[in-house]
Amino acid sequence: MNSIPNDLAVPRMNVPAVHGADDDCIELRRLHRFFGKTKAVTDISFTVRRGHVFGYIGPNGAGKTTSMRILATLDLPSYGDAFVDGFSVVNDPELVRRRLGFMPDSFGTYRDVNCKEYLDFFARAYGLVGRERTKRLDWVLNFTGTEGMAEKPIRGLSKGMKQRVCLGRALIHDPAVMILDEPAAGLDPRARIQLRKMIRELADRGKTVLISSHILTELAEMCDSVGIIEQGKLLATGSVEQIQHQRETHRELKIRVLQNTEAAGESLRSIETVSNLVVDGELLKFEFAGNIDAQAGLVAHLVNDGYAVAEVESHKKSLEDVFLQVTEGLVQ
Ligand SMILES: Nc1ncnc2c1ncn2[C@@H]1O[C@H](COP(=O)(O)OP(=O)(O)OP(=O)(O)O)[C@@H](O)[C@H]1O
Repeated sequence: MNSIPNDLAVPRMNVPAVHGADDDCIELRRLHRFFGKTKAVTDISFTVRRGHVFGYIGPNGAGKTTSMRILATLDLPSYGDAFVDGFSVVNDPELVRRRLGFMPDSFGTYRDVNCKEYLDFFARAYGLVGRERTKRLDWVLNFTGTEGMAEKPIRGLSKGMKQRVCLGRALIHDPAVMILDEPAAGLDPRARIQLRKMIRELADRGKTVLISSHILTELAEMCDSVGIIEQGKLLATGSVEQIQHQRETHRELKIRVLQNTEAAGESLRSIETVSNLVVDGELLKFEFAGNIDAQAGLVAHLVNDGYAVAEVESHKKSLEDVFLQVTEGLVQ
């Protein structure tokens, strides 16, 4: 499992902590992973608090799977370290594995195995025995809503059901931390909602969840915080609101001025935060690089100069626009 990459370029040990609080359950500390000349992950650091859901968001090839595989002890960093419940993936991979459930982005093929046999296999692999194993299996089948499928062969299940069984496999040893690599990919809207509910419930039960996706809006509702990654670099972290607020400095404004609209436009053109202004009948349309207080100041400026401001329409950026603004769509 934990094969050491043969292209480790720089030492990994004893990386000084850059964050760290007692209730941080996942920490990436200056994580790097290079594949030859490809810098899949470059100097990524963040922490996830116990019981929180962290959304790891980025376009294809951003480095999400690479970092998640390192957390799951399936790969090693070229430099830096990652910690699960305080244990290093480099120095204590066995202890990390006991505390972590990993749901990969592909299920694999299992011929002639039914759901219960599949989950039972992993329960045994984690050393669960006797009544403890039976109880855990029943709990997982119940939680993931797969009891009705228990005796059915996995290969005949729908994508949604396979994802549930895969989540069950990651949960079978009752780990503190769940790493879910694009679990919603290929699911229909109903299955996505059900998956979202399950993940939220896991966090409410105290599990810490790191979940990846290409799409910010898909995760926004269920995540306590998110990290946006592109070309191996972490571009932004924080709550969705914080990231949205930080990036919301550009808004599109439309102001209706009843008379002397051209002159009002001229007066706005001299303001540094106003750009691309056009006059369209009574409407002034422009981009404004300022927050809501600055917007109020702009309107007051027009009114003080004697212009009859009748309407103000402001278009904030949608989450999707914010995401597109943060990432440039660079794929490596
Ligand atoms: N084993 C490997 N050998 C060589 N290059 C690799 C390997 N694994 C990943 N890469 C490269 O590292 C970069 C990051 O890939 P990664 O799979 O981590 O991205 P991702 O964000 O998970 O993308 P996706 O959303 O498409 O799954 C890509 O350029 C990829 O081609």
